[in-house]
Amino acid sequence: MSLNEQAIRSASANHPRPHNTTFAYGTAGFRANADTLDSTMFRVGILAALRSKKLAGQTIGIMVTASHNPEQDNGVKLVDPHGEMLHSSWEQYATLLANAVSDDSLVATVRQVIQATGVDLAVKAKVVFGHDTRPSCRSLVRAVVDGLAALDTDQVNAGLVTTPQLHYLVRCLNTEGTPEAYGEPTVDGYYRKLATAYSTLATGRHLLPALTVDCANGVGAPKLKEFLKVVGNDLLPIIAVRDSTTQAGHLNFDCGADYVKTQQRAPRNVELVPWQRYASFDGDADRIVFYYADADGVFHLLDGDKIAGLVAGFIMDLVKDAGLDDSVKVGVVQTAYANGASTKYLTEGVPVTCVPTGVKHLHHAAESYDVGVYFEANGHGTVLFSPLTLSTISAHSPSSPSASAALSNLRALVDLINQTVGDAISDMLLVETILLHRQWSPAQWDRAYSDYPNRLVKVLVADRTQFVTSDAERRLDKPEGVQAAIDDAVAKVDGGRSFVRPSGTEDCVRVYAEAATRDTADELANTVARIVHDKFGKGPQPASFF
Ligand SMILES: CC(=O)N[C@H]1[C@@H](OP(=O)(O)O)O[C@H](CO)[C@@H](O)[C@@H]1O
Ligand SMILES: [Mg+2]
Repeated sequence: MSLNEQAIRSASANHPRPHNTTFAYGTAGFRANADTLDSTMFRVGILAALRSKKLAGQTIGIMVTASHNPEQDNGVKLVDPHGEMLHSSWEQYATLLANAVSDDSLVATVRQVIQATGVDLAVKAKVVFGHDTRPSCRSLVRAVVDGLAALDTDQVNAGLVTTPQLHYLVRCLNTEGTPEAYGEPTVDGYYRKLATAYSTLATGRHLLPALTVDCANGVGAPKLKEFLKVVGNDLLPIIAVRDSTTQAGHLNFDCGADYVKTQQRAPRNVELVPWQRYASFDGDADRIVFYYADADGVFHLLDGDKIAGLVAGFIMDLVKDAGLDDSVKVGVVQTAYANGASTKYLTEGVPVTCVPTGVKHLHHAAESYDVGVYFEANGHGTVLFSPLTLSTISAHSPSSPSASAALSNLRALVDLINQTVGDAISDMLLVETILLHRQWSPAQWDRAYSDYPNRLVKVLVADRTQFVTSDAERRLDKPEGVQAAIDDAVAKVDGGRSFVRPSGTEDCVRVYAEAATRDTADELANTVARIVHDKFGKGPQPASFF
């Protein structure tokens, strides 16, 4: 079969590329103001079709979302057949296609990608696509569909879904009818899988007070409600707030996981009742953080690091109680942004790996453990069970009634956890299950360790590509001399740690600092930010960086 150049050219004419904009497929795919993205979406449709053809017609996923970004932004992420992020070797092709200047050069670039990757055009492509609640999704999804149609692709329209639901669908569609079948490839199938697993784990336990969930006024709101109908309120008392998806400008505004984590405070106008549990999703429901207030009204965050500790400890206990601790080892994967206190706490009990920022790095590293727990501090993460571990768990015969109970809980956990990607709904159920089993309040969970005071700041620089890191982004190799200056600043501070890296999603450099006290952590962050700004900054130096 040959390439229908005319189909591409004429469809492309309806999706002209804006001038003076360069697109880059980064850590989180393409992300920009929605008004600039029509041509990019069209071209992503083409790329997904090519990727599917390259992978013998397996289904590829496209998710239209800009996650925690403001409502006027949008974006798109591609999902590979196993439900994981697009392989990084193809990101360059996404960028090339998005930047082709004319309809003709787009056709030429398509040809170039086909040649470079050895795509067989005779293979029929199949793609499933979905979107979040942003008003711009409607027309952007139409552009995606035009791109898919230009390559005569089989299409599955998943409609309004959370990002992790789309990842789940991709994996289900590609494993249907095989021994690795991941589940029924529908959103209802997703709800039933999670609800059945949660019921197994929660039935017969003494219920905890209701959990209040801030849905960021995003897709998590309708999807959580759909799930609650399936699981029933008896086992899972939840109060949903910030759950409006119809009011313009409300998405992620003063609420959501990113707001709560970066501002270290509750969503605006949510009064925290002391000692009660709260959680916040982000705009596409792939992240979650928990929090509570103490008797003095002081806010306490239970972020991705705290979730990782809670989950790793629980799974290790289950594995031991089931009599599997000789064959199944648990490991944890973090990034440099993990609080030093969490790393210290975890290292006492499990192997801990540190990898560069971005879920794909964590996911990949977690695959090398029997059970790999990975979380970014911002609340994005999940647990992966290796294929061998899954067979061990399913074949094991327990030696006592208590081992048998632990084993059936472990088996239910495997189904409860969305192993394709971090998932706010699935992670919420995981945390709720553990708190239910432990009968812990959020304060008891929080007791494992106390976070070191820390500060994350942005520095605007003229050229962030000058910043080159090593050692899982904990050291700066370039620009020369900067690391030595950071080392000097850190050495002067009790319990100090600081690192600098270029953001993969924003045009800035991030400075992270932690230290023994709030004041010294803030001071260290400012000192290191100044070191960067002095030589490489853009614009006047701010008096303080936060
Ligand atoms: C410090 C921080 O939170 N960085 C975030 C942010 O990446 P940056 O490369 O730092 O811009 O966005 C990523 C995608 O959502 C997320 O994976 C990551 O954790
Ligand atoms: Mg997100």
